[in-house]
Amino acid sequence: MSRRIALVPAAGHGSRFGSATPKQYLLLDSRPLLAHTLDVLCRCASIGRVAVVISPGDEWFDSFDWPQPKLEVLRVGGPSRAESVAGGLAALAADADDWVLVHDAARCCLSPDALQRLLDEVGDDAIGGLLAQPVADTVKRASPQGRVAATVPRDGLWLAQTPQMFRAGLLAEALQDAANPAITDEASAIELLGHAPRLVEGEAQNFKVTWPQDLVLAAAILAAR
Ligand SMILES: Nc1ccn([C@@H]2O[C@H](COP(=O)(O)OP(=O)(O)OP(=O)(O)O)[C@@H](O)[C@H]2O)c(=O)n1
Ligand SMILES: C[C@](O)(CO)[C@H](O)COP(=O)(O)O
Repeated sequence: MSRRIALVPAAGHGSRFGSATPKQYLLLDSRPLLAHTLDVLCRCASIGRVAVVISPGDEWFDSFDWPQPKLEVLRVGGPSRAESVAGGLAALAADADDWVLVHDAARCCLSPDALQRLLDEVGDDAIGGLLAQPVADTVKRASPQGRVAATVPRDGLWLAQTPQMFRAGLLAEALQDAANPAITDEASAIELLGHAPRLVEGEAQNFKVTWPQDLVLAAAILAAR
């Protein structure tokens, strides 16, 4: 029987965030941001394993307590997100038909409801799928001069979130060339194989902490739960 495994890439440097400590280790309510991300995955009864990918040179992880019982630590992070995911996937030694849910460490406000919606709607889909949100605003393409070059029709445009869930065998095949810069999420790797992942409605609160101001919003969301 196929299992569900969560894989959390957490080997980034947070260059846009700009802090000396990588953003996944910044404190939110006295705990590292990453701990909040792992909570929702570890508490999901139908996810059997939760593995976090950190950089081989990570100097922060061991300075915190990680009480989550399902947690495995894979020190195989790579130079890009896709390479970290590919390294983690190889280290998991999952069966080819196991489901792997890849979830950004930096998306610490994923709700149990959105996670369950993904699991339910992807179900036994032949390809797999991802949380995403339809674009709500008018979209502009910028010129190099910082002026509007065009208004882009937003029909059919969605913003990809995570988790993104695919069978381990298909995902490993898709990530064989993980260094390809066109692979910015798991779905894009699957698309390069010619498949069409399923879009499942995500939620605004499942944003990726990217800039310093995002931390304030994440703290407010987590405090309200
Ligand atoms: N080499 C990398 C790069 C990113 N990530 C992870 O991928 C997720 C999404 O990436 P992003 O938010 O872009 O994080 P960073 O790469 O850390 O940020 P930045 O692009 O601003 O440097 C994060 O949880 C990050 O830790 C990773 O595991 N390995
Ligand atoms: C995978 C992702 O979260 C989808 O929105 C996102 O692409 C990761 O961030 P990055 O800046 O592209 O690494």
